[in-house]
Order: sequence, then C-alpha cells, then structure tokens
Amino acid sequence: MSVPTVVVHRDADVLAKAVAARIITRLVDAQSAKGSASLVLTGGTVGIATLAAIRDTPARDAVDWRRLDIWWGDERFLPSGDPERNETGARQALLDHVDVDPSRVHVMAGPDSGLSAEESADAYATELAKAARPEDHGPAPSFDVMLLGMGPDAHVASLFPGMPALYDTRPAVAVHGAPKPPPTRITLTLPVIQGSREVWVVAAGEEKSGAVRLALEESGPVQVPAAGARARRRTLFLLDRAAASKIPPGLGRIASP
Ligand SMILES: O=C(O)[C@H](O)[C@@H](O)[C@H](O)[C@H](O)COP(=O)(O)O
Repeated sequence: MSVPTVVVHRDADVLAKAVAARIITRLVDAQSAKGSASLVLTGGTVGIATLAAIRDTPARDAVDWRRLDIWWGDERFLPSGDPERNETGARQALLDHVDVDPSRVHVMAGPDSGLSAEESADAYATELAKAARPEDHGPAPSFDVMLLGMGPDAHVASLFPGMPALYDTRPAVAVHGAPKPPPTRITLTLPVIQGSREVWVVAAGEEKSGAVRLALEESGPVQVPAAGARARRRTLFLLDRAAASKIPPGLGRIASP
C-alpha cells in the first residue's frame, strides 16, 4: 500500500477547487489511457463542495462523462431523493449538470427499493463484482480515484472507529448505529478501499486536525479508520491548513500557497 502524500491548501474553498481540478485531470488521463474511468464519490461538505467546483470548472468538458463509472464509498440508507442521501447531494452538485450515462451511475439502494440494508449492501457487492476485471485482482474494480471525506473521529466512508464493518472482508456491508446520523448506512470496506488505484482523503477544518495526524501516523485502522485509507498506487491527503495544523514536520507534507 502507498505511503500518503500530503498537499495543503489555504482554506476549504481553495481545497475544493484544487481537488476538482485534480479530479478532472486524473479522469482525462485515465480515459486517454484506458478508454474509460471510474470515480468513487463521498458525502460530506468537502466531498460535495468538490463536485460543485467541478460543475463550475469550464475544463469539466474535457471529461467524457459518458465513459465514466460513478460509485459511492458510502450512502445513508434513506429513500431515493431524500436530501440527506449522498446521491442526492452529488446529483444536485454535479451529476444533473453533466451528460453521465445513467447505466454507469451505480447508486446504493435505499429502503424504497424494498431491500433491507443488508440486502442493499449485498446487491452493491454483486454490482462491484460484475464490474471487476481480472487485472483488478479482487471483488471490486480497482478504482481510478476513490474520494473519501473524513470525520473528526477519523472515520472514512461509513467505517466508524471500533465498529464491526472494520473487521468485515465483504466488499460492501450495512452499518447500524452509526454515531453520525443517520444511523443506518451502506459502506465499502477496507479491502475495497485498499484495492483502488488511488485514494484521496479530503478534509478541512481544525476539528479534523487530530484525526489527520493519527491517520498519517502508523495507527491501527480499527481505531483510526482513515489510517487504513491507503491505495495500491497513490494515496493523497488533500487538506486545508486548519486540518493540517497538527501534522508533525516532515510527514510527506507538500505545502501549497
Ligand atoms: O455519509 C457521510 O457522511 C460521508 O460519506 C462521511 O464519510 C463524510 O465524508 C465525513 O463524515 C466528512 O464529512 P464532513 O466533510 O461534512 O465533515
């Protein structure tokens, strides 16, 4: 697994715009090389602000949105269209504004599908397996970019410290009793996160600074899930100055103006 590289931006607004530019470039490169690309979205303020920044970037038209597979790292187990769903936020911020292929937008089903949370997670795992290629060497695609927001408790996706999902080796699982509402969620698990080509953890604000430090040190992923957010090829921690304020000197930090 790759050692994280840290890039620090002035504030949350510049961070979102910088991550947006980085995503556009990464998707264009992947599509040029392979003919298609895959992107895993996250909920949370930075995750959604990044999507809105992509929407507002003229260079977004360099991406062939029809040849992009869009997945989610986690989802709140709520009915389709619920404003609290990560899917709803992503559609409003970006997906409703670009010409995505609906068959390549892979949503995690909510209760209105008639599935339980467990059944929804199993259905997603099946969809992941169908999309996996032999060269991915696993039960899910080796995603070009997996975006992960991070909570002040160092959770990523809906992998919260000490909870059973962190011990689960299935690709996607249901979460009950999540400390961040709503309590019932669907999440990818660490093996799928770690099978990605690139993982980008995005975080802004002083309240994330302690979790950032723990995540960059050799912490255990059960207590510090973001410490398990490591990719096959490249792991980035894309932060604002406030979230980076407790990083020990020399820990892979590349400061930007
Ligand atoms: O469903 C969710 O809530 C997210 O997927 C979650 O993992 C989020 O990314 C972090 O909690 C950070 O959220 P903030 O950026 O809003 O602090």
